[in-house]
Amino acid sequence: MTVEVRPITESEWPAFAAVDYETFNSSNPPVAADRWRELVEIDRSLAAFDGDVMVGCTSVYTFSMTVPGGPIPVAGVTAVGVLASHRRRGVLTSLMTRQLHDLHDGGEAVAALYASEAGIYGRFGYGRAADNFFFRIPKHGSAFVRTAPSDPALRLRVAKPAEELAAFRTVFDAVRVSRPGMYARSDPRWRHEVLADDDHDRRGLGPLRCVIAEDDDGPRGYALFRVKPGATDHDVPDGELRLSELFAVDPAAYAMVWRSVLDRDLCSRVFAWNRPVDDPVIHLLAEPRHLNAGWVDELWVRLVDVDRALASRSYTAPADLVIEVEDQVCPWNAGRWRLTTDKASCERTDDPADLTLPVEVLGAAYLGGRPLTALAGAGIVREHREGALRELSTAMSWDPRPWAGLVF
Ligand SMILES: CC(=O)SCCNC(=O)CCNC(=O)[C@H](O)C(C)(C)COP(=O)(O)OP(=O)(O)OC[C@H]1O[C@@H](n2cnc3c(N)ncnc32)[C@H](O)[C@@H]1OP(=O)(O)O
Repeated sequence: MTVEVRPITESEWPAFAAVDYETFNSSNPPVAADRWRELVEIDRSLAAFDGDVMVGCTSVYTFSMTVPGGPIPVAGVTAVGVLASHRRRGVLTSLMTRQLHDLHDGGEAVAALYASEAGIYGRFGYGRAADNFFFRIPKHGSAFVRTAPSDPALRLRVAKPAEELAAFRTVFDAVRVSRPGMYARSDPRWRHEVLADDDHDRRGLGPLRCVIAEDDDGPRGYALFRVKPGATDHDVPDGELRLSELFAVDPAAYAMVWRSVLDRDLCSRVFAWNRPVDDPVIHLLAEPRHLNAGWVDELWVRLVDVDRALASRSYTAPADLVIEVEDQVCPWNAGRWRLTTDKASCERTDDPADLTLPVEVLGAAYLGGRPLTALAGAGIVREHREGALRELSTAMSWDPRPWAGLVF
């Protein structure tokens, strides 16, 4: 089989969307395709062709994503799919290889994605960089600690989400620049991904609702959620609040919005399926054991160009060491690099290596949430100079922990 991989044209958009929907087993109505078209960048979309049949697809969103130190340009890889007729014959490999070469030839130094399955992207040099924390907390276990902050200037407002984009933006944009992994949202992303609310988006739940915490100067926090109404056989209200997102710019607003969510009338529990692992709500709860929490992988990160990427972030502590990088997919990264964190410089060197690691380890550690010491414990990093592992692990760690918060 000979497969050609090339960028698509505007006229090939319907075929591209059809391949994506088929491979994701989606039942997306035409309205969803029209919305998605507003997000997709045709000139950054690749397809694989067997003759004139499109059999695979992928695209890139041009993101400004926060990394340790602030926002940088990041390629948001998305819409990866290969038709069942052509799976496991190397089509994905061709798409990923072409995409990474294109990025190296003039694109972002860093790529990030959400993986449908955790086993797919390690072979292409992506590392598991962020985790998604989820929990289902019963109302009866949700009391706050005595020290929970409050501010008499704050008041809560119930509003219609579709009318509050400006308020959400104010809060979100203040928060996103300090947490690695969070990315700026375009207008279409707000409208079509965050605030979309037709029958298709509700998926059997109630409409999108919101509460906003504000004072005389404006909004300081908000929550977006849906409620799944319910009752027991004895007619005791038993609804579930499903939290879509919750952000606040300060602790008092944060506590107020959470309290409103947890106290929602006629609901007996809250399901938060998409939170950062260091969510401060853990410390607001008097009995955090009631969280019933779990976590799964969230963002996967790939250093397209090791030198540009490592020079684009800040570091927690000084480090000056030589890293030997293994990278079969992007051979321009392979070899030894001297990283000097106080200058944030990364340059080729012939000096002996202090550490040897595969490029996906640097991707996993890039956003600051994956200690290299833990990865070394799993045998993935090799230390040649005593102390080098801890030096790099400390330098690359960052607070707060990484999290993107919105699937792309
Ligand atoms: C960012 C995103 O969009 S994530 C979404 C990914 N897409 C989906 O989940 C949609 C449904 N799945 C698919 O479309 C396809 O099965 C894909 C895209 C996951 C894989 O495409 P294929 O063309 O079959 O992959 P390809 O043949 O290039 O496989 C390359 C290697 O990856 C492995 N691989 C492929 N898919 C998977 C998987 N789901 N889990 C583990 N390994 C996988 C193959 O076994 C192969 O391994 P090898 O090199 O050791 O032989």
